Amino acid sequence: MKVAVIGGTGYGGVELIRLLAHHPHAELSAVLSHTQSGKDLVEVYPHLTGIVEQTVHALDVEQLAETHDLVFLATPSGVSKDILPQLVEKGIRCIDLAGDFRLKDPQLYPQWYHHEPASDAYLQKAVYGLSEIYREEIAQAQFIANPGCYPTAALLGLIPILKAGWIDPHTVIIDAKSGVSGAGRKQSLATHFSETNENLKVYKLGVHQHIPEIEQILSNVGQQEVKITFATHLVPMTRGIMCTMYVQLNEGKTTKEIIDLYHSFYERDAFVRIRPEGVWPATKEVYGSNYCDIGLAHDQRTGRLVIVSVIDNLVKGAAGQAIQNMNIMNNWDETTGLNVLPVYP
Ligand SMILES: NC(=O)C1=CN([C@@H]2O[C@H](COP(=O)(O)OP(=O)(O)OC[C@H]3O[C@@H](n4cnc5c(N)ncnc54)[C@H](OP(=O)(O)O)[C@@H]3O)[C@@H](O)[C@H]2O)C=CC1
Ligand SMILES: CC(=O)N[C@@H](CCC(=O)OP(=O)(O)O)C(=O)O
Repeated sequence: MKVAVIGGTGYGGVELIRLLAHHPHAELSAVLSHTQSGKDLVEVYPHLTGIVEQTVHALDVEQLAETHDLVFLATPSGVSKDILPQLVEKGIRCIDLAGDFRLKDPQLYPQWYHHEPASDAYLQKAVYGLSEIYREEIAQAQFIANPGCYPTAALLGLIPILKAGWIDPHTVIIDAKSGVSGAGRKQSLATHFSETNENLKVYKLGVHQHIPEIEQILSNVGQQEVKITFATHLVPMTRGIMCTMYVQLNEGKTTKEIIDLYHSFYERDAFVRIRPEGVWPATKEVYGSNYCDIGLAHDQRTGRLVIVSVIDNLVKGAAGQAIQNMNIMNNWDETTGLNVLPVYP
């Protein structure tokens, strides 16, 4: 199957290119960008020398649609909302790594993303690509809104206990931390070396664009309106997200019962690993891989459950989950091309 990556010169795009190189059924046949057309991809990314030989092209929707079966869009927020519908109308399946189609309510876009929404018909038609939770819908989808990096870690950690009805859904606090690659390759003051090195910063507190995304899915799963407290931090490391989450338990479950619940919830899911009691996951334990690792403990003194969920933001939080969704859409084994061990140390 021929696939293309729009935004292939960015971090999400180059991670797609890395994973596609291991994929037996998908062939990368075009890489597109905004400002770098005409260059060889190896000029932009010399580590691909002798492995991926591609010239970077500018977007030509007609040509792309004629020669490709599926297109990944790894473009900044607000770009895919205009491009994806043109491709879908030509019968091309698409997977969008940006947030342009994740929210169902168009009115949320000006407030949280500071741009106009995609057309309402497309917002309603989009399938949210949280692979483990929406597998059946993904299998039938024409296009996928791939989840945000923080929402992937937070939702996989929260959904089993919320669905079981064991927590008070009005008490969710998500303390989230990300490596700097989460902000993409483009230069910015916030991600400048001397601003991030030996520093720990809170950012977008109360205004982060992933708040409505997480609330939309939790409300849907919990069948009542859920509001969260969400605090994002930038950590001086390249890859990785950790969400440490606190929720009030409404039943006296032990840590063992909660861990058993998570094991049975994710028993068919190759990419979600639950730590035993007393063991907590670390970002390095999923580095470069598509795993989401989760640790749990009931703090008996306060009645609160602590959930720790880690992912690699560029893999399970972006390109890896996008490939997982491509596999589901094509009825291929979900792990195809994703059987890479975490890089450790
Ligand atoms: N980084 C991460 O961990 C995650 C990112 N995402 C989302 O994925 C998307 C890509 O992020 P990321 O890779 O980090 O971003 P980068 O800034 O690293 O890359 C953006 C890419 O988009 C291209 N681009 C920019 N504008 C246009 C345009 N108008 N038309 C076509 N291509 C364009 C850029 O091309 P050029 O090089 O020419 O400028 C570049 O290839 C974003 O929406 C982001 O929110 C989602 C989950 C995690
Ligand atoms: C560290 C860092 O800056 N991370 C980004 C992640 C953005 C992202 O990938 O989200 P969307 O796809 O929803 O735009 C942020 O917090 O905004």
